[in-house]
Amino acid sequence: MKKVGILGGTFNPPHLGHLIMANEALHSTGLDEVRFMPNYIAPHKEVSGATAAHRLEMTRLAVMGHDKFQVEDFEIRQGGVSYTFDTVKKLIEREPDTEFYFIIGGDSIEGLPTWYRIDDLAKIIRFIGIRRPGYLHDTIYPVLLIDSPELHLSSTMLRDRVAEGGTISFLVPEKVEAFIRKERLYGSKYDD
Ligand SMILES: Nc1ncnc2c1ncn2[C@@H]1O[C@H](COP(=O)(O)OP(=O)(O)OP(=O)(O)O)[C@@H](O)[C@H]1O
Ligand SMILES: O=C(O)c1ccc[n+]([C@@H]2O[C@H](COP(=O)([O-])O)[C@@H](O)[C@H]2O)c1
Repeated sequence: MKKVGILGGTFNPPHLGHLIMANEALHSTGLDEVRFMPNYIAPHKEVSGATAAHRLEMTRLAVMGHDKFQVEDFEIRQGGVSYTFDTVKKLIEREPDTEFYFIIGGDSIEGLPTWYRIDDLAKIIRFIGIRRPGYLHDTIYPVLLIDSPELHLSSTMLRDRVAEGGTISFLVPEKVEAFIRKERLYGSKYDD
């Protein structure tokens, strides 16, 4: 059976933390591939500064050149609020011969009790957890917490940096940085 990790996110923008967590999950648990899946409407998050199409394109640019990283555009094509239970159920129906894992960071681990139909979701998918600075990683749900370097980096920090004209080099892939500049996302004031 093919083992596929889904890294669901808002990716506003995607950053090195996402690439590192995908790579660590891939190698620690013997996944065949990791699919980065941008949501359409994030269930628990206000999203501003970039459209769903921008976030999808930046996710494509972020994984470019990495053999085992793909982009899953299922939730963007589906539209509406992206509840993980609904998505995973449909992915399993679409690919019955694939074993799916859902990769989440520390903040998401703590948020699991608030997810839509979490008890049902926990029965149909396994979670792989990545530690994130500032979170306890305690949960009643079965999460396979893997050893990984912890990175104090978030999309929020990057959006703030761009708005203030600060540097985001080495924190996002070069192609993502170029896209943010070209599209003038996040109140970008760069003058090239
Ligand atoms: N530095 C990090 N360490 C561990 N997990 C992370 C890190 N950054 C993001 N994640 C995880 O990646 C998934 C997708 O994250 P998301 O796209 O919302 O990025 P974010 O940096 O948390 O965004 P924002 O700052 O806008 O809330 C979530 O499960 C989140 O917990
Ligand atoms: O299904 C839910 O209720 C739910 C609640 C919060 C987050 N999620 C999903 O978890 C992933 C990470 O969420 P976020 O908000 O950190 O980008 C992303 O795929 C979200 O759609 C899902």
